Amino acid sequence: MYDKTIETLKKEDMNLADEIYIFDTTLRDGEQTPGVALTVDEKIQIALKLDQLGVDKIEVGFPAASKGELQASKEIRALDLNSTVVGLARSVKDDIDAVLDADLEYIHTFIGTSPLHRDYKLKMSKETIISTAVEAVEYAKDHGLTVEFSAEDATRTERDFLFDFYNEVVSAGADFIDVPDTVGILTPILTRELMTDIKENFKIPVSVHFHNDFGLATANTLTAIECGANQAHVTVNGMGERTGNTSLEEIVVALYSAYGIKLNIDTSQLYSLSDFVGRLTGVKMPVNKPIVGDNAFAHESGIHVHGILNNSSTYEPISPELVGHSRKIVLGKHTGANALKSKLKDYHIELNDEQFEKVFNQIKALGDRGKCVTDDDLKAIALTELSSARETPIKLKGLGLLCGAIVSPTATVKLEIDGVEKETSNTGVGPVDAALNAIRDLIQDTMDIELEEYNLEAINGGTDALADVFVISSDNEGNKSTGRAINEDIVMASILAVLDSINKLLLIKRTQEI
Ligand SMILES: CC(=O)SCCNC(=O)CCNC(=O)[C@H](O)C(C)(C)COP(=O)(O)OP(=O)(O)OC[C@H]1O[C@@H](n2cnc3c(N)ncnc32)[C@H](O)[C@@H]1OP(=O)(O)O
Repeated sequence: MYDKTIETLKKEDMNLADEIYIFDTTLRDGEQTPGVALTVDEKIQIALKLDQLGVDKIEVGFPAASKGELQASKEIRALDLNSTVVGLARSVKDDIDAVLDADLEYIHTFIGTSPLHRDYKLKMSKETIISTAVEAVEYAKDHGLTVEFSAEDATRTERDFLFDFYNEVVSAGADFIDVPDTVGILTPILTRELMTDIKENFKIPVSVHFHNDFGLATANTLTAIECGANQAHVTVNGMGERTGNTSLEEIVVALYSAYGIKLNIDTSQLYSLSDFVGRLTGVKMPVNKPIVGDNAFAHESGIHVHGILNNSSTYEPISPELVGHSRKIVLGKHTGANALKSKLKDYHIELNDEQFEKVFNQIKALGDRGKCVTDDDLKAIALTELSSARETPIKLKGLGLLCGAIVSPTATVKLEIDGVEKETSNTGVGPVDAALNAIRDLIQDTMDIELEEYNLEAINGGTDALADVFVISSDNEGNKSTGRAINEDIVMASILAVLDSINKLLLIKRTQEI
């Protein structure tokens, strides 16, 4: 074990708060993801799941924004959740009244403090900014609300003014001050400096609300927590304006596994919550999204899979079960024999050494062509290999095709039937049809077959995909049999699948005759 873990460093180097609160704003800032709009019912469903997960606070919306926002806030509040229900408001009386109308007890109110926000957006002097904020806090407090105050764009605000501002809202009664990094410009070292300064100067709980414009929201939030932040604003899947907010799942898991901090969160629900929110909002996570992405616990490289099969910790920092996810072994160009063996074992497919080699080589060859192999592909390839090993009365010995715009598609097929070679040609609407007609001619003395179903699927997509053909054939005595073959050539796959089914029918027929 690496001996300088955060656990051993934290006492001397960190200023961790006794308790760290998770303030989830998926339903407010998360919903501000461009293109996302949730119905009242969807908000309720997500709030219930967040409550089950165990977050401390759920910011359910902006009650003044619309009737639906007010209704959702009201209905979620009426659920009497364990999590505290929070509503957002500008420093405006009507907005605060909307939070009160929703019966909420906790308000998150804000005003821009940076020169950019003061001069270009609000067009207010520093004094007006402070007096507007103070009035809002006093009004909210007079109405019994717990108040969390955000200095919007705090990280681009002059430090002196920021501290004057926080001092005034704290004196007016704010219960929490929030530090938003509104356009995500912080880095860990800047966060450390800012947070240390804030914690030295303010004794009330401090919250951080960080954006992910440079991909640093999680790192910055963790740094703020190391420096004493009492609360982290987060969203499921890191949803939010532009590139999003600090991700709930990343913070919770990092605090647990790297810092040994166990919050009141049931981590085993993280993956299903992420999936649920992804489906309701239509915002799908990239496969490499930490913790909840499809590849978070997926392995392809032979060396990694070999390690994982012996001890999953070799290549996984946490177990997928911790977050309700699952491990996936993916086959492809980088696959090793151990991975393939383990997959085949999972599917109870036993191959001899020669068959194994052939399947292994096919997977590598597919990988070299830029493809990866799904579990279904593997099963099809392995089962085809198995069935091709059976003793077959009819064998394909040759195939010639003539196709084009001005000729009838013609196929010449050579078969060995019970040891005797026969060859014929026939035409059809296309090369597959022509080849199947030729086969029918060649076997007519042996048996009469009908092709009942023909199904062609491309494995892996692309013009160089493997063709996977599945057929059902019947004979004139009512016997039916399936056939399947995989080949790079559609005609070959079709012929081999049909011959597979014919061979099975022939074996059935001969067994019945004994
Ligand atoms: C940090 C954040 O993410 S803030 C939250 C952002 N979320 C949203 O904006 C979603 C919900 N918003 C809305 O539905 C609407 O913007 C509303 C209902 C809030 C306001 O709508 P409108 O009255 O039409 O104003 P509009 O959105 O065009 O402009 C915002 C107004 O609020 C003012 N304002 C912005 N922030 C604040 C604030 N914190 N305190 C007081 N006033 C503010 C602006 O100066 C502007 O005022 P103006 O119209 O007098 O110039």
